[in-house]
Amino acid sequence: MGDICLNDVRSTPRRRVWGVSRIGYFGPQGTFTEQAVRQLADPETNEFVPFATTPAVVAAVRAGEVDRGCVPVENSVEGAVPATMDALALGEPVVAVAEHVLQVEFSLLVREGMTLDAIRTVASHPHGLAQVREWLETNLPKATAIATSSTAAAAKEVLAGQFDAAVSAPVAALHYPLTALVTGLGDVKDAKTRFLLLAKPGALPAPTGADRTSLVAVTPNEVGALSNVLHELALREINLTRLEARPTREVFGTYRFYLDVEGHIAEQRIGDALAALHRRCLEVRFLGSYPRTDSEPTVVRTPTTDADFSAAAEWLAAVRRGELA
Ligand SMILES: O=C(O)C(=O)C[C@]1(C(=O)O)C=C[C@@H](O)C=C1
Repeated sequence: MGDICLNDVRSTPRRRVWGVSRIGYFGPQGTFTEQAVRQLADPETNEFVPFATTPAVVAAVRAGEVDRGCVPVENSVEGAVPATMDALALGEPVVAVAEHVLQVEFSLLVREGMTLDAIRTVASHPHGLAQVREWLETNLPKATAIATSSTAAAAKEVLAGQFDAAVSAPVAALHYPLTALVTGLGDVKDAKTRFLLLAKPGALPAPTGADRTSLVAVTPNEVGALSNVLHELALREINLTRLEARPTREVFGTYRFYLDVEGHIAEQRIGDALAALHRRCLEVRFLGSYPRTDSEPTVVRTPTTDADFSAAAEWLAAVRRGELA
């Protein structure tokens, strides 16, 4: 296991003090989400509370049972985490106040004495299994893959004797006395998972100049509806960083679109675009404006800087007052 500890990730730690005490996370102990939350918030001043599913984390935030909740939202190999997406779009609103991107690499955890040849069942979260599919086919062709609620739940169940091996986060071996038979697993090198820290709607995080805004939009079922949404962003020079669709669960063939864009709702161009989407869409849900993990400053080009918007608003007001021809 080397010197892996709970806070050991390869990205630069950007841990912040939130001044809150209880933070829920997708558990149990030993998940990647626990690693992420320990990067986001100080374990000395916060209590971390595990929940068995991501909707349970979101529900605890809504109920005020925890002050914040940390959930996985997307993986660079397997894509969106559907349970998180649905929990964010439906029910009482919650908003993201921070994000964290974690490098993802798996260990194959077994009980002492287990050998590769003897493994018949291998368990993990579906996203975990998907990220080692090729390795399993080549190295454990006789093993049946079993989906568990999380990578750490798989380790727990291996310890209980239910399955032979777990595809887990390396840190799971610190919580459950298991042996890492293979480390550094992952069909795709440099895989990453992005996590969100959620809160009840309230004061927004201040703009940093390197922010992301997330939202959900339901477009009318008509020609060009999605193209109009994208056009509202493009004409304000807003960079789209993610676009996902999930069924509305109402009429077959209708979708909710999840959009992530660079920028903060406090910026004129972002506020203006969101107001335009509100006019064009059947439903728009704001999911938060928060600092980006990569801290890459957003380049805002003319004519969409806040100064451009102010100058245009002043000009318009003057024309309306009859002061300019
Ligand atoms: O099961 C865990 O350890 C999680 O934190 C969930 C999760 C995911 O949902 O993608 C997080 C990172 C890995 O990609 C695999 C599983």
